[in-house]
Amino acid sequence: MMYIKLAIPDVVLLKPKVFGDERGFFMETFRHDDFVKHCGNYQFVQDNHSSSGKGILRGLHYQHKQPQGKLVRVTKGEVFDVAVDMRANSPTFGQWVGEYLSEHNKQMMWVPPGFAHGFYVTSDMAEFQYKCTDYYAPDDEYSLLWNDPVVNVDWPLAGSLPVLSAKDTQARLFAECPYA
Ligand SMILES: Cc1cn([C@H]2C[C@H](O)[C@@H](COP(=O)(O)OP(=O)(O)O[C@H]3O[C@@H](C)C(=O)[C@@H](O)[C@H]3O)O2)c(=O)[nH]c1=O
Repeated sequence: MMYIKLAIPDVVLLKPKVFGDERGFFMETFRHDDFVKHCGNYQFVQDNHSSSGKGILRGLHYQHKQPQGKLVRVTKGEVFDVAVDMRANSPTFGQWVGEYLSEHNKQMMWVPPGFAHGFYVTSDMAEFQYKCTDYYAPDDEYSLLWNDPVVNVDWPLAGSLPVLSAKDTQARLFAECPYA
């Protein structure tokens, strides 16, 4: 596994070593010892899996008092995955990074606690799986508006507007969000 720090260096792109043979492929998707060395001493307590159609955008979500770090990957299809730094004392506060994650590149992204996270589905559908460092706490959850003009994420939209959940259409502007 290669661990590559992104422009916001606390966000890490993980490139697994893939062993292909006549049966298919094998790869390690998580090793605690390497993860701790490259990303920090976190423990994961919850695993999630979602499926979404083309043009769906989920996010940008974060928990404020019980922040979740997320190790995310795609097992079918492709998404553009985004992390926004919500840590007020960070030199990269309000900045974002994004990477394509797909069943083909098999990349994963480490989104630390204190970041808002979301993704946009660029393939016909996408299966998205992730590990979390804290439990889901709906009363503590916030949604940062996907197209907030200050954060200004450059989503690779395919012409039309993305499809959002009812919750995400009611998301907050960055200026109105509680910060970590
Ligand atoms: C996230 C989550 C949702 N749920 C339930 C609540 C709701 O009825 C249903 C769908 O929830 P949501 O609409 O919040 O699902 P979704 O929009 O996929 O939310 C997720 O988005 C991505 C971008 C993230 O980063 C995640 O942390 C999470 O916020 O699933 C749980 O039971 N546990 C969970 O951990």
